[in-house]
Amino acid sequence: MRVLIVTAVPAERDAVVRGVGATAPELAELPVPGGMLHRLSPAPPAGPPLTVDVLAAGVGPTAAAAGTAAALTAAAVARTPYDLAVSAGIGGGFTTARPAATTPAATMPAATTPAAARPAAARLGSVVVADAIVAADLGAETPDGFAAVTDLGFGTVEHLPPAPLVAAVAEATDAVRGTVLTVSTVTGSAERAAELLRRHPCAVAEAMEGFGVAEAAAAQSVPALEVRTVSNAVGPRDRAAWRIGEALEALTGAFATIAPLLGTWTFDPEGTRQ
Ligand SMILES: O=C(O)c1cccc(C(=O)CC[C@H]2O[C@@H](n3cnc4c(=O)[nH]cnc43)[C@H](O)[C@@H]2O)c1
Repeated sequence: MRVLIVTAVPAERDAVVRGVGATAPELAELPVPGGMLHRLSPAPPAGPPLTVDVLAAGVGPTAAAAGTAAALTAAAVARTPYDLAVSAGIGGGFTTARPAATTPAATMPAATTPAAARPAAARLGSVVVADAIVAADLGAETPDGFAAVTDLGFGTVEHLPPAPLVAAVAEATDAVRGTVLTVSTVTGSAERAAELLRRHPCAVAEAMEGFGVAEAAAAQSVPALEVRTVSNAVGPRDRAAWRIGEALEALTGAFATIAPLLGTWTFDPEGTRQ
């Protein structure tokens, strides 16, 4: 089992390496075109050997896609392809409990909307696992509002991680599960946050790299996952309220849990455990 974990910045990479390294020391730093992989080989509880490579590829979807594509291609050419690509890092959380009116069950009276249909709030320090990785601003402004590229007849705006793996990782890390949006501009107002939730009622977090990692992975038929820990609330800009240190610590804790889990996983195209 070979896993590529892509972060934006070195601080996130180091937090992931510390977490994975809870069960294995770092083995090596290996150059790939345009970057440097940090390789670990945690002992899996059972099953085949596990190799985890962690790459800080830069901020934003384009840097993430370029770095992911380079690492995946280098591995494929060396005949040691990856089984899974993971976008990991800190992110903004939709931190307030969701009113029933913004959920998919909005047609139901609020009093009868099942709690299970409402996305849980992704509070500061919490772990988020994406069940959908969505490019939230890939499209066009039209007189009728934003149109996704898919509405214009081309491209892709969503990648779905393997559901059984999402469920297992979310359960193990006690994570909030939902759509994680990829944006090129960090949300800085309540109006923009509300607009994103109107368009993506199941959104639990936003970040800037997940869709880039997933798009590069999909191009090579590699499944993708996104794991975020919440450093700030999506909404009005408030730098004093950021909790980057806590989010990085939570990232380390999440990957200390996730690494042994990945060691027990063998992938088929549906991502089911075999
Ligand atoms: O200057 C600001 O107002 C601001 C607010 C939040 C984050 C930033 C960043 O430049 C960090 C970008 C970096 O971290 C991830 N991240 C963290 N929080 C968010 C967010 O609320 N929305 C989008 N991305 C976020 C992101 O994946 C980048 O790697 C600046």
